[in-house]
Amino acid sequence: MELKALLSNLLNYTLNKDENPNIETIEMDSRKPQKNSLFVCIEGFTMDGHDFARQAAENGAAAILAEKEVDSAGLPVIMVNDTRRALAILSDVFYEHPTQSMHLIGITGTNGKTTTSHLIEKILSDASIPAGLIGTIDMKIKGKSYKVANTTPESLFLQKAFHQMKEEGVKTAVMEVSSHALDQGRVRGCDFNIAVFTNLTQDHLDYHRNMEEYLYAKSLLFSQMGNVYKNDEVKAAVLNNDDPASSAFKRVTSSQVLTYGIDTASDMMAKDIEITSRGTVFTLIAPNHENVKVTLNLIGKFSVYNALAAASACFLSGVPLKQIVKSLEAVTGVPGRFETVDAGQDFTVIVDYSHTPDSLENVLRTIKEFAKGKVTAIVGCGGDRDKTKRPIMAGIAVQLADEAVFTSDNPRSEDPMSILKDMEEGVDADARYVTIPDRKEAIEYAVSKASKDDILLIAGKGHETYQIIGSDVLTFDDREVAKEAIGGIKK
Ligand SMILES: CC(=O)N[C@H]1[C@@H](OP(=O)(O)OP(=O)(O)OC[C@H]2O[C@@H](n3ccc(=O)[nH]c3=O)[C@H](O)[C@@H]2O)O[C@H](CO)[C@@H](O)[C@@H]1O[C@H](C)C(=O)N[C@@H](C)C(=O)N[C@H](CCC(=O)O)C(=O)O
Ligand SMILES: Nc1ncnc2c1ncn2[C@@H]1O[C@H](COP(=O)(O)OP(=O)(O)OP(=O)(O)O)[C@@H](O)[C@H]1O
Ligand SMILES: N[C@H](CCC[C@H](N)C(=O)O)C(=O)O
Ligand SMILES: [Mg+2]
Repeated sequence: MELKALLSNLLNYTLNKDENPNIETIEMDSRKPQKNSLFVCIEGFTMDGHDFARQAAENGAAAILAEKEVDSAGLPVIMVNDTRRALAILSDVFYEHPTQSMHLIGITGTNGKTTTSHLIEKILSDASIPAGLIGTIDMKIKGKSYKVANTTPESLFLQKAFHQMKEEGVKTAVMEVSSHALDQGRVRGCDFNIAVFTNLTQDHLDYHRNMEEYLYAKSLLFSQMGNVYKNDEVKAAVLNNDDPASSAFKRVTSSQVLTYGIDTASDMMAKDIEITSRGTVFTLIAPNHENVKVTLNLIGKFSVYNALAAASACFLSGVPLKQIVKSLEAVTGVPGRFETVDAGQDFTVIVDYSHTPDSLENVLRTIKEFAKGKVTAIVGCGGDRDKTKRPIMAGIAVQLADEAVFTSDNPRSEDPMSILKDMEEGVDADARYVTIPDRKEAIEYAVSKASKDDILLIAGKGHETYQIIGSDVLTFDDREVAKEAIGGIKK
């Protein structure tokens, strides 16, 4: 595509040379091959892409897009006010506006995005609507998995991914939309049909200054939905009526609203909920007042919320209610979400991605509802992340479990002992907990102390197959470590 054609949708820019090179790719990382690329300089949180313009030029870039002066080694420079915003606009143009002709479902909220997106993907594909998926665990196109660096990737990656989906014949996509992505404008240019809200509780207060700003970031998904109709399909915000944040989203969206809930009268509701150790049973009441009994293999009240959110999005996507229920009932689990580890032991081991106060509390309360033996919670908190959740999570673990084992999650650049100290601030010195900084040793300890019918919750890392200590990314999988530890005690 010629540079000037690529820039045609940008309102205000200056081009310092009357040149019009052919642009074959857009890049935002100077370390990637740049042959005939437009290199977009992004001022990041740790580096400034403007410092790498020369490197990009030396690697074959054909033009540079910047918001401040750069050393472009003589290449044409396009100057804009905001390169991140321009990147979203240009990526959408370059990849031929892929989401305008797609059915796009976005999910935001503190907890439940990955689970809900997997439920939606399952319902849609069972209904012969092949759906692409983008989220924390991976990106999936026609069943093939691709690695993603972020839960919600940068606009360039996203538009390219949607373009690839379309090339492969996938016209429906479901994606998690993180608050970081909304704040950084990664989803600008995405034309959502349906935007789903799960819930809002404390997280990411390292990034957002307070809960109001966190809520504001989340609200951007609903205020960015644009027109009320897209390709004759109605656009809709799917909101959790039991969560007070929904009232703010109702105000900012121009779309129609479909609510779901358990405790508050809503369009899609769950009634007569029974929670057992094997799953959840409830009656689903649809907006058209149709009633269906649902027997989920997923555990806990929070799983009912995720099922309601998924059912609402799929109902609006045209899947008949009975078919939705059949698919929900067939889901056995999502990797690392309340995943049980069975190595033939007589106690239960659950690996779960609870890394926020609310998710830890939900999961522990759910476990307590059916626990026959002692409940042990192995809990850590990530480094370089919201410090204020550390004492709260430790307090929840000590309050709800019979014994807590405090250990390391992903310490990243922080000293593991100082993270553990922050956690210990949340508990009394005489509380029932032990601190074992090495995660493998912590799991081995809990496994060695477990008796028949006890339950061990290994929280925080879920599907992760690594542990980040300093800048090292080491192989580590809670499920494998637990299996080995169980094997060890059986010998
Ligand atoms: C805090 C944050 O959001 N950081 C994101 C940000 O990184 P950054 O600002 O540090 O980037 P940077 O390293 O300073 O680089 C700036 C620019 O210089 C470029 N560069 C850099 C070095 C070089 O040699 N050459 C070069 O061109 C980079 O390619 C980039 O364009 O932009 C990057 C590219 O889009 C993201 O991958 C990165 O996410 C990091 C990995 C991250 O940890 N993000 C977390 C906080 C996050 O976004 N999490 C949410 C999920 C949260 C949840 O759901 O719970 C998510 O959506 O993943
Ligand atoms: N609807 C929910 N409400 C509260 N907690 C939930 C809910 N759904 C899942 N959880 C808990 O939160 C954990 C993370 O769930 P999930 O991965 O689906 O959320 P997420 O929003 O994608 O998280 P992340 O922001 O880290 O990607 C689960 O392991 C479970 O403990
Ligand atoms: N999306 C979350 C994941 C946290 C997972 C936990 N294991 C940690 O490393 O803190 C984050 O980046 O904050
Ligand atoms: Mg997720």
